[in-house]
Amino acid sequence: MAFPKKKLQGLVAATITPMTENGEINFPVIGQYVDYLVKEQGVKNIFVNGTTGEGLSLSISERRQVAEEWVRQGKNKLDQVVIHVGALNLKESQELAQHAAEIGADGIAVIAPFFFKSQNKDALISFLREVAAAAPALPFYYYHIPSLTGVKSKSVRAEELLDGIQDKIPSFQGLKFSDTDLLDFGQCVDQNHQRQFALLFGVDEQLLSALVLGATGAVGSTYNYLGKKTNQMLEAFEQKDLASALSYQFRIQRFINYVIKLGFGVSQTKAIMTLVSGIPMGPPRLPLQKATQEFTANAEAKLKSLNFLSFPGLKDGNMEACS
Ligand SMILES: CC(=O)N[C@H](C=O)[C@@H](O)[C@H](O)[C@H](O)CO
Ligand SMILES: CC(=O)C(=O)O
Repeated sequence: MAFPKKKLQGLVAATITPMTENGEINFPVIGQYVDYLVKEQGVKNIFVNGTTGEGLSLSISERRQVAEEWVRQGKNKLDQVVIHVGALNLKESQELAQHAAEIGADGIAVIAPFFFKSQNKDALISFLREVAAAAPALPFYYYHIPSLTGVKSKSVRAEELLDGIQDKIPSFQGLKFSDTDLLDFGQCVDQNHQRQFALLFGVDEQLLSALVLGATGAVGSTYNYLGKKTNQMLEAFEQKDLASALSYQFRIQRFINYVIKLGFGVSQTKAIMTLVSGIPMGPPRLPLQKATQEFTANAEAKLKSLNFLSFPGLKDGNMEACS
């Protein structure tokens, strides 16, 4: 099957779903959010309704509306909008896949179902194939995140799943790999001879290692607010300036390592993004709980000490305008 679309590459922000204090989706800020990603972070691809977007905590109707709004607001501004349509049941996943096609999304991604879990790759591929078939013209990405789905990376290795996958899923276009098993990831790259697939890495604090192995891009939560810094790392890497790339990666690691120790997840991502972008992301939805004020204060201090908090409208290195 021919896919005229250009390959998904570079940074992809896993979007947050902004919410009001009452826990409803805050649709009106999505337009601003798109502008922020493009102008302030240099990020032009998004991954909607995934982990960071609390996709699995939204109703099907909300997921449809959120997808529609990102596609609408991203028109002529974003390069690609990928919608995560994974669900615990095939029917809902297919409905969301078909909907993504109808609204003109650029791709769909699916996680492994995680209540009844697939015991081997063939069961998983059969599920993925049925979802993909509901939107056969849309590029399809498998979203590998064993730490959250509980589908053990030992029973379903991405590298094995990839082998001959296009025979089974003709619209298969790549992988979002959110795991620290770099042997598995490396072997995905190794067999991608024709470079036909987008192999997107999803552990932001280890991105440089994945680039060395041949990642073609990255999807992550931190690209919402560290997109610009991470793009600098990508540029240094492309220019084969490994020393600078490493220094960017270490600075990013210092921040992520710090917040991981404090307890880091989607709630904390919402708090950090609110702080850095000035756009209110609101609280997460239950069962997640809002980040504490103490967390936010500590994260802010760390961002400042690493010089990661620039004020909107002020360019890096133009801080004298503040005084
Ligand atoms: C588990 C999870 O949410 N992973 C995200 C993407 O897959 C990452 O972007 C992490 O948030 C990031 O690497 C920080 O650990
Ligand atoms: C990080 C990511 O890709 C997600 O939130 O789904």
